[in-house]
Amino acid sequence: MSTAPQLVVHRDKELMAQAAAARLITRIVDAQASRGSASVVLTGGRNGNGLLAALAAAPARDAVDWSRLDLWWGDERFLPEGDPERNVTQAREALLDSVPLDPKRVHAMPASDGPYGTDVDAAAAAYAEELARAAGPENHGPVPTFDVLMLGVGPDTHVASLFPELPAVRELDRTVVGVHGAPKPPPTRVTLTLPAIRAAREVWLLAAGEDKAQAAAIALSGAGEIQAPAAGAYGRSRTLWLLDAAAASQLPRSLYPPASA
Ligand SMILES: O=C(O)[C@H](O)[C@@H](O)[C@H](O)[C@H](O)COP(=O)(O)O
Repeated sequence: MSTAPQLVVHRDKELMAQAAAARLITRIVDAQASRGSASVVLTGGRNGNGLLAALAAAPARDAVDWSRLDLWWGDERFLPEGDPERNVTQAREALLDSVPLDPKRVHAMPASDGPYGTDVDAAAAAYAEELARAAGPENHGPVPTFDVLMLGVGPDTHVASLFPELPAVRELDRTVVGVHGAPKPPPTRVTLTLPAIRAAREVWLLAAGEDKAQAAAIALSGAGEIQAPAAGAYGRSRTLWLLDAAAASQLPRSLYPPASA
């Protein structure tokens, strides 16, 4: 069942990153207090990395027990290990290298020079198996119930590597697929599918800048998920759009500012 999106609009992207980092710390600490550990799905892009950098700079980061945190990725550019364009490389630089994570709990997506070589479909299947192994009986299917899953939003409304009209966004059975011919380079990628995204308790969509205004307006105005993948990204208990004022500038007035304002 889809949860109606809630919108939080910040003055600018720096404030958005800081507020989202504070929100993420709270969610992780709360999940660790109630369930013993937390699981978070990271996203690439400027906003995802900006949030990680803000988290690295936040004094409250020490409230997190980093050894009891599972990190997963929503998508990955299928490139060699250590490539600066890989989402995991950028996340390591922004935050992961500076906190005491348990390496066994850092679930990077396979690289193109890893055990599956250049077979992106085999790499995707292996990541699906890794997710299935991590899912327990209390979960709702072959993926863990992630506490927070974050997604950047592209100007074309793509999320993860689910691009409008491409086969990956139509996938309803598998939880992870290989992407061939993505319109944004590199063309070969690994991505969670919409059913895997929708297993998360909370899905947060991050959008900042004028070039995201149209995408946000389309996705939040009832568009279909095949044409506007961001419209199909929602969480089991919460769907949160975190925007800056520029990205919110084309939203219908019924959504923002709120009708009661
Ligand atoms: O895999 C990629 O090519 C990007 O990471 C991409 O999916 C990104 O997440 C969005 O386009 C949002 O980007 P920004 O956060 O940079 O606006």
